[in-house]
Amino acid sequence: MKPLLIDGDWIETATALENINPSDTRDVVGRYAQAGRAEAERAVAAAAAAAHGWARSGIQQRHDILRSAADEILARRAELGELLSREEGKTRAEGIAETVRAGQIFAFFAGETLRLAGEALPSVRPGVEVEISREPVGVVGLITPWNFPAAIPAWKLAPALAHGNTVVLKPAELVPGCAWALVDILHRAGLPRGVLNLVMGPGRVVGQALLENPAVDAISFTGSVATGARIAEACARHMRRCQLEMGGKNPLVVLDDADLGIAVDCAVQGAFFSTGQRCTASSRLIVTEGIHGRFVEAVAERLRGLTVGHALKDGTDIGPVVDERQLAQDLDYIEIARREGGNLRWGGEVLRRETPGHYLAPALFTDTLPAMRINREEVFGPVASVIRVRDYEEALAVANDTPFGLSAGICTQSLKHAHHFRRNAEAGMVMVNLPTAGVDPHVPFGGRKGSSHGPREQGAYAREFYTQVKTAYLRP
Ligand SMILES: NC(=O)C1=CN([C@@H]2O[C@H](COP(=O)(O)OP(=O)(O)OC[C@H]3O[C@@H](n4cnc5c(N)ncnc54)[C@H](OP(=O)(O)O)[C@@H]3O)[C@@H](O)[C@H]2O)C=CC1
Ligand SMILES: O=C(O)CCC(=O)C(=O)O
Repeated sequence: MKPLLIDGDWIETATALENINPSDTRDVVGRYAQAGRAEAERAVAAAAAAAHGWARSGIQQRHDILRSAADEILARRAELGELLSREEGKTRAEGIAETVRAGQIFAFFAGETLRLAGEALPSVRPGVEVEISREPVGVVGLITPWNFPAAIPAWKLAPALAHGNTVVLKPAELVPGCAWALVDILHRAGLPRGVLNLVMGPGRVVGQALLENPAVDAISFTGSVATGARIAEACARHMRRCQLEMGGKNPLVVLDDADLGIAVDCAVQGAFFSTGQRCTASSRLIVTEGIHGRFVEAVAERLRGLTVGHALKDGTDIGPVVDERQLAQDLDYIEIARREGGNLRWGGEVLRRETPGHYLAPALFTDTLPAMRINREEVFGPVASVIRVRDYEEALAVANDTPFGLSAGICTQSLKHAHHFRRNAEAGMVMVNLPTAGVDPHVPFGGRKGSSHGPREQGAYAREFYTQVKTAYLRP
């Protein structure tokens, strides 16, 4: 059994959860200890006891630990990438790429420990000096989802530790493997006792225990809107800071003057790769009349050539859906879209392969309208819908007509339209001639409207969440 980590000790529990491979449900990736409320509370107490010491730790020590973690993750990319693909269902190439991204994130935040600067300002009062500095927030609870089992824990853990916070990590039940591996690496890299604690277990028990514990000073969460709302309420009750990354219904606008090859690449990669299980997925393809027919034909042609199959098999382009529950949700939305009058142009059926897994042919709907549920609610699977529009102005209006605002893309050769879209898309991230999904590790990540709440994640901007500002007035 892979144990919990509490106060520097590996702890086994009476029960363990089996981590099942979605490409082959007979394959048990591992057995992982299951925390209950008591273990979650012990983990918070350990993090609280370690907070003072870690806040005052040297920046060279923090740098060296994070750098050593980065080096080990990058050196083990093939093995950890395979683990990721086995537990989540991304293809081997996607699993390795995500592992590399996790390594790069630790390397970036190793550097951040050495770059954290304050400010010295003159005061309006003669003889007085002002200093602005940043201090850690304290105990941070990290609650992570299943769709990026390495990168999302990495982009929360690395800044939390770099900025001197102690951590209780609760990974998604479906994917404990990568989180466990990251924690093991960080622990062996030399983190003092209690600085990092890992509690695997059900969200409604372990996650809930973190929400209710007043010793938790901040919570960073990625996942569904429903759970995000619950976390925001709990944090407000405790006057605690929170950072929420939730869903998306990301538009990709394709204008008449787009390069058709680039537009098709962006649509197929953005909507269907990683099995469409990305909050940045291009689930709404908003296409102007002059290119609509050619675009739909070319996307369907590309989908016809893609192989859906076992994540670790050579030649697989799209792995399985993560589990039975998510598959049922995808199929429900396919049925809803049909009933609403959408035309299923390609895919949408459950596929049988040589191993028992959750395989779904990527689904492309055409003739959909902005008000349909398929265009308003997040499916979180390999399902995209095309909305036909007259011109750029209508495309922009439709793109912004959503309760979400994470990522928005446009394919065009017009500098004027690209520039206007960049300014007017109501989204936290804008992509021009690029897929809406797939971001760099060193720049801010996050959205607007119902997609995100609180300060940005990643890059130097992560300090806004993981530090608190102190203004000191000095009369020497
Ligand atoms: N924006 C994104 O990146 C993601 C969006 N989603 C969306 O959410 C849908 C459902 O996925 P699901 O995994 O259930 O998402 P959840 O929001 O339920 O899960 C995300 C994380 O929150 C935890 N959690 C669940 N309930 C609570 C609670 N009461 N208190 C504290 N933590 C809790 C989960 O734990 P546990 O796993 O143990 O339940 C998991 O670690 C998907 O179909 C998709 O639409 C999902 C994942 C990522
Ligand atoms: O598109 C990406 O690279 C990141 C997506 C993401 O963070 C998510 O789906 O939760």
